[in-house]
Amino acid sequence: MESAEGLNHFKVGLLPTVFYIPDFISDEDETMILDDIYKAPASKWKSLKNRRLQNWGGVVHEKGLLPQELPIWLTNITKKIYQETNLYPAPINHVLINEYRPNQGIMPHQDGPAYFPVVTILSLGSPVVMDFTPHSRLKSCPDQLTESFDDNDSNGASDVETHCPFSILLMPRSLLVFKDEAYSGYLHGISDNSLQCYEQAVNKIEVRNCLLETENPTVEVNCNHSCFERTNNRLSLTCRLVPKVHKHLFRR
Ligand SMILES: O=C(O)CCC(=O)C(=O)O
Ligand SMILES: [Fe+2]
Repeated sequence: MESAEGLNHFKVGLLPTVFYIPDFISDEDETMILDDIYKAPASKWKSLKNRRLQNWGGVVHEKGLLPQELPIWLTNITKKIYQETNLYPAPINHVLINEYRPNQGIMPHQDGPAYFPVVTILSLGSPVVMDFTPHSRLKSCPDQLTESFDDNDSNGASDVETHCPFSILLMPRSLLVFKDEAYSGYLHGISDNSLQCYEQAVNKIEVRNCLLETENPTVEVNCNHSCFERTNNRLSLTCRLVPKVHKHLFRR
C-alpha cells in the first residue's frame, strides 16, 4: 500500500473516510512494540479511572504542541504509518498509548481541535469493538435503515444513510484510519465490558474468519451471537499530527 489510492482498497462501511487495514504489522513487530512499551519507566504511565496511558511526543495544548522527541521505536512505526497511508501533511509527532484491561474501555468522545483531522490507531493484544456514533446534530438514522445496510449501494448512500452509528472490530496488529467527517462528525468509543459484540461491525465479513479460525488465546468466541469475551489486555497506539509546534516556548 503506497498511496492514498491504495488505501481505498481498505475502506469499510458507508463513510468514505474510514479504513481498516488488517495485519498492518507482523507478529514479531507486535512483540517488539509491546516490549518497548513495557520497558518505559513506571513514571511514564498515567492511570485514569478506566485505563492507563503513556503520552509520547510532548504536551498537547489547545493552541499546539510543546514537543518532545519521539523515541526511535515509535519513530519507526509512525514513519511506516506516515509513508504508507500518505494522509498526513507532515510526519506524525504525537502518540498516545492506551492500555485497557478486559473490562475497560473509553467513553464516546471526539479528539481535540489541536490535532490534524486524521487518526491512525494501531491495535495490539486483544481484539475490541470500536463504536462510532454521529453527533446529535447529525442523528438522522431511522432504526429500520440499519437492517437494510447490506442492500445499500455505498456509492449512492444518502446523508440519512451515512449518519448511522456503526462499529468496527479491531484485531491485534490492525491499523484503523479515520479522518474528516468520521473525525469531526462522529464520537468514537469502546464499551467497558469484557463481552464485545461485532454483529453490527462494518468489517464483520473480513474479520469473522480471522476471529473464528485463529486459535487466539486472548478471546473466547461465541459463534452464534457474533460476540467474544476479552481475556487479555489491549494496547493501542493513537498516532496523530499536531500541526502547530511551539519550538521555543518554555525553553531554558
Ligand atoms: O484505544 C483506542 O483504540 C482509542 C483511543 C482513542 O480514541 C484516543 O486515544 O483518543
Ligand atoms: Fe479518540
